[in-house]
Amino acid sequence: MPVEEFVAGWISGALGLVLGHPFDTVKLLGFFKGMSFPIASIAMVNSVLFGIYSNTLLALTATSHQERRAQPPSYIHVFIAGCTGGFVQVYCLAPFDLIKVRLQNQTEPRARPPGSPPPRYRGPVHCAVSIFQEEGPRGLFRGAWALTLRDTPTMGIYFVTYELCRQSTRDGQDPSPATVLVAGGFAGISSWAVATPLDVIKSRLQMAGLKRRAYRGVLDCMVSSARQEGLGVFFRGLTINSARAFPVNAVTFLSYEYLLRSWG
Ligand SMILES: C[N+](C)(C)CCCC[C@H](N)C(=O)O
Repeated sequence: MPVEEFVAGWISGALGLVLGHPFDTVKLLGFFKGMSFPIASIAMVNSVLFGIYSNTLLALTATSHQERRAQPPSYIHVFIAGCTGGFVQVYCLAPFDLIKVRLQNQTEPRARPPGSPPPRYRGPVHCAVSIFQEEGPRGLFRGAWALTLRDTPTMGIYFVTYELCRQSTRDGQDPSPATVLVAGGFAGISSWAVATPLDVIKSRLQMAGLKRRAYRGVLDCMVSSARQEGLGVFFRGLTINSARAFPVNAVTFLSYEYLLRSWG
């Protein structure tokens, strides 16, 4: 199994994340505060995504990434490979995403009034250990089913949008940096736009372990959220997700393409 796509996915995920982090932490004090945990985790998740995507395409079309420049794969193959990558990366992403959501939801006031209780989780490792102890090993995968539903089809959309936008480049030629940036940016926006409703549900299920609010599952969470807050609840965060998605995925695809190209 070719491994360079895994390595390129690793590095490009980390680079994309550096750009996206300020959007992820708008609520916190320092923009780049607490970046080592997301870098290590998202880089690994992105490595799994791009590695599985590329190797699935290799299995489906019998072309390596170098050969695909001259013989672009069909959109249906790209979609299947994207969904496969999306499905597999969920099992790596789920615990990291849970920790991220739990930490981000403990919004800290700028100056904690004296005598107020300390935050529940002291950091990512303490958060993981506490979830393990309080909610059991399966607790670390809370929300994983919603994450699977969110990511499997939308990672297909992600790679199809990228390939569609790259089509302006003639077969056999390398796309220009501007084309890759725009294609990557639109891939991020289109996939996040479709993913947002399930992203809202996923985060609610991940937080449910802490609050007294219990849902019976994805459907129950959807129905009760819509009943209480209206259909608008499914579009919460759409603007920030899209604003973040463009630069993050533009840089992710640009660095991914250039790393693979420089390795031959
Ligand atoms: C599938 N879904 C839309 C959820 C994500 C697609 C883009 C993934 C990228 N690492 C990012 O953080 O933007």
